[in-house]
Amino acid sequence: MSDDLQKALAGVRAEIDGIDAELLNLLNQRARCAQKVGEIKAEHGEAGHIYRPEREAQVLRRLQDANPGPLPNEGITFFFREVMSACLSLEQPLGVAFLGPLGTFSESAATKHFGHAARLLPQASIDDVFREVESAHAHYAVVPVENSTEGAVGRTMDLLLGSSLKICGEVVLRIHQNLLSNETDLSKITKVYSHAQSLAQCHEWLNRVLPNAQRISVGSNAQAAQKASEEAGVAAIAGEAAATRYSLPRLAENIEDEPNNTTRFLILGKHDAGPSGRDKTSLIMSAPNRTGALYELLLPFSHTGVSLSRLESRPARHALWEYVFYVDIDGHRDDPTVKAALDELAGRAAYLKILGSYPVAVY
Ligand SMILES: O=C(O)C(=O)C[C@]1(C(=O)O)C=C[C@@H](O)C=C1
Repeated sequence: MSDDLQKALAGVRAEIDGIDAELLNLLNQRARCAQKVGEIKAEHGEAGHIYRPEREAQVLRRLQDANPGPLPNEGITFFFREVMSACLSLEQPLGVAFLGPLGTFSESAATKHFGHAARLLPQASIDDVFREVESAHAHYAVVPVENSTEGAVGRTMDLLLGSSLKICGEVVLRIHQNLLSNETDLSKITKVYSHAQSLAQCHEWLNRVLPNAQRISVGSNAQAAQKASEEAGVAAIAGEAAATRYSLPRLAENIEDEPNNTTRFLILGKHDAGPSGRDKTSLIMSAPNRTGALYELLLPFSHTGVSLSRLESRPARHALWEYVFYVDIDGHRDDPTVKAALDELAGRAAYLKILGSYPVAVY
């Protein structure tokens, strides 16, 4: 390094050192405030209810609105999520169950939402993820609920119907699929392993690039990556987390057919969330089995001006050709208009279950 360069860098680096020292002080000051918040919650009998998704969403939105740059909002959000994750873990270390093994998109969603201080508890099935929280072995669950290409995740929807858990948050994850293999030449690939949904998301790419490779569906993308790391002539379709976990090179990147491929995950716990200012409410309803019944179930929303952001039907398992409807509406169940819509709906629906109100995902 030339003397000039060294001198020029030394000045700015000294400035950075000073700022880091200030940041360190401020971060620890913030952590002490979070500890105090924890003590106050405990004094008020809320020791088991430390995580507050509505407050976290408000903090992140406020910082995004105030961000003067040059750091992008995405980076600010990532950083402050980690700060809150570390502060929260001083109040109460959180256990978060998700569909394992490590290396799945569910792991990425869990880390994106709860940060790196949370204890990750990978489970063998979505049923087990629900059970871990219901039996209090984990504080929260992260479960996939819909993909922009493949639609609803049926098992999650069915389990929501019978579970006592509440939805307290959502995470939206852009899904980038990669072809991972130790092979360096596409012509050597004879088998492609992945989860059925991921194979479907890359269907056209596989037809075009690897038309003769056998497609084999396995329990998870991470399991597929493990196979690709052990066998010759094998590739896996999986995300970043699996590539890192199994040290697999990417033979092709971003191979999903739909460039906006996105999965929405729900956060489940024993409570839903308080109002954050920008919220959603999810519910399940069923109509009496007669003409015009669904239309009548939708009337309370138009009467009150409450918007529906999602309407999905699933077979009601107890009766042939009867359906339950999964609905997401804008607003919190404590908002007066939402409350009025839900009160009217309760009088019309054959069955109504409020799954919870929670902050709209902060990106
Ligand atoms: O404000 C609170 O209730 C806190 O516990 C503090 C804090 C934070 O670090 O800002 C940490 C965890 C909660 O989920 C929300 C916010």
